Amino acid sequence: MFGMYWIFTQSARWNVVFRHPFKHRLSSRYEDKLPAVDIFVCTADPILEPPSMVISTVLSVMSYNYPPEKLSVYLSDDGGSELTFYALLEASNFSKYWIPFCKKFKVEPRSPRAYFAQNIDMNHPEFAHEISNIKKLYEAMKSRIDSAVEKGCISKEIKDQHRGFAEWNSKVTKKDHQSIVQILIDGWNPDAVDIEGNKLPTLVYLSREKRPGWAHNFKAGSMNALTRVSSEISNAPIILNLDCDMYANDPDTIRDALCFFMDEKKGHQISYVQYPQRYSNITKNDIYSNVAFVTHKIELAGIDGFGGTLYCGTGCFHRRESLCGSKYSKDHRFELHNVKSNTKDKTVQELEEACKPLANCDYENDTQWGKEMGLVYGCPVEDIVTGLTIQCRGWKPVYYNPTKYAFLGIAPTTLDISLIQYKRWSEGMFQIFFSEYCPFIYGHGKINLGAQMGYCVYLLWAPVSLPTLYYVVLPALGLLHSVPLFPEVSSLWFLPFAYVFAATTIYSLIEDLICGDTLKGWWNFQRMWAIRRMTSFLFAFIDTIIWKLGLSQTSFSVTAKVVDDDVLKRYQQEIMEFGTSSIMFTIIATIAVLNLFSFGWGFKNVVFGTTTRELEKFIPQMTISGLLVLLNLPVYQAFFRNDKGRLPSSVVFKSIVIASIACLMPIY
Ligand SMILES: O=c1ccn([C@@H]2O[C@H](COP(=O)(O)OP(=O)(O)O[C@H]3O[C@H](CO)[C@@H](O)[C@H](O)[C@H]3O)[C@@H](O)[C@H]2O)c(=O)[nH]1
Ligand SMILES: [Mn+2]
Repeated sequence: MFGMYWIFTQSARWNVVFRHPFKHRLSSRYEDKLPAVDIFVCTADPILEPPSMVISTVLSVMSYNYPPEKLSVYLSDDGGSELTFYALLEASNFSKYWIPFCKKFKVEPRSPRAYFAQNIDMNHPEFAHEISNIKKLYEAMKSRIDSAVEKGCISKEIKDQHRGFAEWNSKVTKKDHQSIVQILIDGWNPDAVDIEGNKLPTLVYLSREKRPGWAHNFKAGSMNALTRVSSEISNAPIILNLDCDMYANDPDTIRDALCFFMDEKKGHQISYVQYPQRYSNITKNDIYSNVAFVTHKIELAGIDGFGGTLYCGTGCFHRRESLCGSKYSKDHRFELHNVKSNTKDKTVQELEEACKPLANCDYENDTQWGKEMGLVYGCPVEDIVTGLTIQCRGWKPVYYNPTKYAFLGIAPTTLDISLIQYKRWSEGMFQIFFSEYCPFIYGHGKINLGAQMGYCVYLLWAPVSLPTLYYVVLPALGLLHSVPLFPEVSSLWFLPFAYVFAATTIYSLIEDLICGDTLKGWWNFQRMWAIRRMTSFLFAFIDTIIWKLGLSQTSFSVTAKVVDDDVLKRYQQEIMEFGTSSIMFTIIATIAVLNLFSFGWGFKNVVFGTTTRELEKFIPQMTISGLLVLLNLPVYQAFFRNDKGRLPSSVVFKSIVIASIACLMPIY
């Protein structure tokens, strides 16, 4: 299985392409013809995704270096929360100060949260006064929002400030409410200007209708509602899609992306431009291995080489037509300037009313939405499967990995959250492999074989858990019961094992270091991959089988973007966080204990005399167990720590009991 999988991974290294746009040429040729751009930000829960973080993302994209009359920002709130609406209202006021400040002094990054979190020189010779003013405004706004979130409700005085709050009556809950559309800034209105008199981008709040008993299709559903509502308001030909934690780090990104779409020769075939998912909260050695250096630098660029760039759900510019289901054809040129003109004839209220039905539950009945149009429904990784369908309609997407990060999000800061995220991903991807969308069948004759294989590097994460489990359990058991599993070291048959092990390890180390990781980061990466494979991927494998048998339904657990200060501190010190007694932790601890026992036992036999010949038989197993013991050092430490992130004693107890039973079990 490892061998087969290795062949797939080679397809992602065969034809790596790196792309470089020339954005100064774009401005000199097309500045007047730049297309309008709609930006979608998705949020789902005011507790897991704090509104003050969400609006920082919104503000960062509102202040892009791009003509504001061509920019519209839409926030989709699946939490249906007046707290998020209130935060966005505050952001619409603050943007009148923030955008001119950013543009005038060219400050970066343009997410206020990220900007004020860095060390800024408050005595800057040119704009000391402005900085301290804007900082005061920001902090006042943030504390108003945070205290509203803490209270969990909005005061009457605030509610009187905007008619939009009238949508939240006592019956509105997260899972049961009407469509809410509020245009907070109508960019086409001449009065929508900042404090310096410059135009502001359009800003819209959307919370699609939710009713019990209806399938809402998670983020895919919210993206499709956004697509329809925005078509009524601004209908820009280019759509940028962001998760609520992914702020824009580079104010010129839109222009970079447009270079691909507006390229004279190849631009008309490009459906989307995907940026890598980068994080703002990574520590030096990346203890949970969130970054995936090699994936972003080599593998995704390698799959791009075969025209199979994966759509990763965030940090992606789409062409509206290809997202909405159009097929690419050589004869028809899709132009990029069809901005809505009738918007100006309607009042804001009329527009809002016209948008609401588009976000209703029943709108999609008997339509192709979720199938041929928009994001595809029914899969926890809606993004990957949607990207595949777009490619199979003849489009050629682009993967672009600039040196200056375009977007920065928040990576999971505990082991638990990270494993659950990987479980969702690996489960969703394995489901694709087993569904009508399996790249070898669905993509046959439509996309390159290299791209089909490249997809499988990710789609087959879940089944790779099986051989991994074999390698972390059986060699240890064999050692305990004196059952040799590999050829003797002196035998010629041992060579292939030694060669494959050494070659793949050294290759992975060099590749990772070249891509920018540290040595310790690579070591953490090995540990995290072992852990993911024996927990997240295993459960994903089992759940996919259950799903295939029709016994379960797709779910989506939103990744938390905030944790306690205590937990955060341990994350920054790169101490692994356990804390809860999840079954995944029991597996991790049991395997760690088992290998410790077997390595100890093997070591005892070496010291207290077996013959050299006997010993030779067990060197490979000793090596495997020994390496696993080294890899698991932080797990053993977690047995004995006294902070709240230690492994709970119940888990320690269970793991020792299970490992002991496994040791005592007779093997024949
Ligand atoms: O019912 C839902 C659930 C989630 N979201 C939003 O979807 C985004 C991604 O959710 P998150 O919990 O942060 O998931 P991640 O594991 O970080 O997401 C990665 O993987 C997902 C697919 O599993 C993709 O959709 C994401 O874009 C990609 O960043 C967030 O902005 C959420 O607010 C919704 O809008 N509605
Ligand atoms: Mn996320």
